Amino acid sequence: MQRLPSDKAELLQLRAFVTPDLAARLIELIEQDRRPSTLADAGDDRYFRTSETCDLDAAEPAVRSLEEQLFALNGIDPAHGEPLQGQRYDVGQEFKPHCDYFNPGGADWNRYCSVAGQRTWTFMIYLNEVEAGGATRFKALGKTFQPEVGKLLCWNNRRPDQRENPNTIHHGMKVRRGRKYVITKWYREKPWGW
Ligand SMILES: O=C(O)CCC(=O)C(=O)O
Ligand SMILES: [Fe+2]
Repeated sequence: MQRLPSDKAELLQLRAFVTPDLAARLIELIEQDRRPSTLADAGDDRYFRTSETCDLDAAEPAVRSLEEQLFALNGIDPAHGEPLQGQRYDVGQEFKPHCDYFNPGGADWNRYCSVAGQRTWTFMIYLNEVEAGGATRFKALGKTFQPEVGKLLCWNNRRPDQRENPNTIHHGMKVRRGRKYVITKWYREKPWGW
């Protein structure tokens, strides 16, 4: 894996983590089951995350394969993982700058973190190439990642002292042409309980 040379955040990428065949199958599953995205702590901004979301069925063979690959790579206890989520962005859709961790003391803190605790690592996989736009920008890190079939991006949402790391704030930028599909896996401090 390639690690971003920065002491501001722990972030790594791995190209071709997922084969084009598996990526294509995962796109099919997202297409079958998408719904408008909802968001914790979103306030009134309906445009904050304008993509469509899909909770992937853990029993699907493609979803199982991906889970196995993730575990082989990161060794994180699968019990700490949230269910895999698929995301589809059409032209003009985006996910505005945000952090993946929950704001301690925020309105949704109790609801989302009382059992499983805070989010720790994010693993995100791009499933396709986007004709224009759709990159993921980490402003504080001065880095923008382009979608590429099967490319994995992962980062630790915490600092070495275990507190939340605001340098991980990122922006799923607007798709300008084409469509964008990604899969996200979030891990928690404690077992997720499902
Ligand atoms: O689509 C992207 O580039 C970012 C997605 C994201 O940040 C998320 O799902 O939390
Ligand atoms: Fe995110």
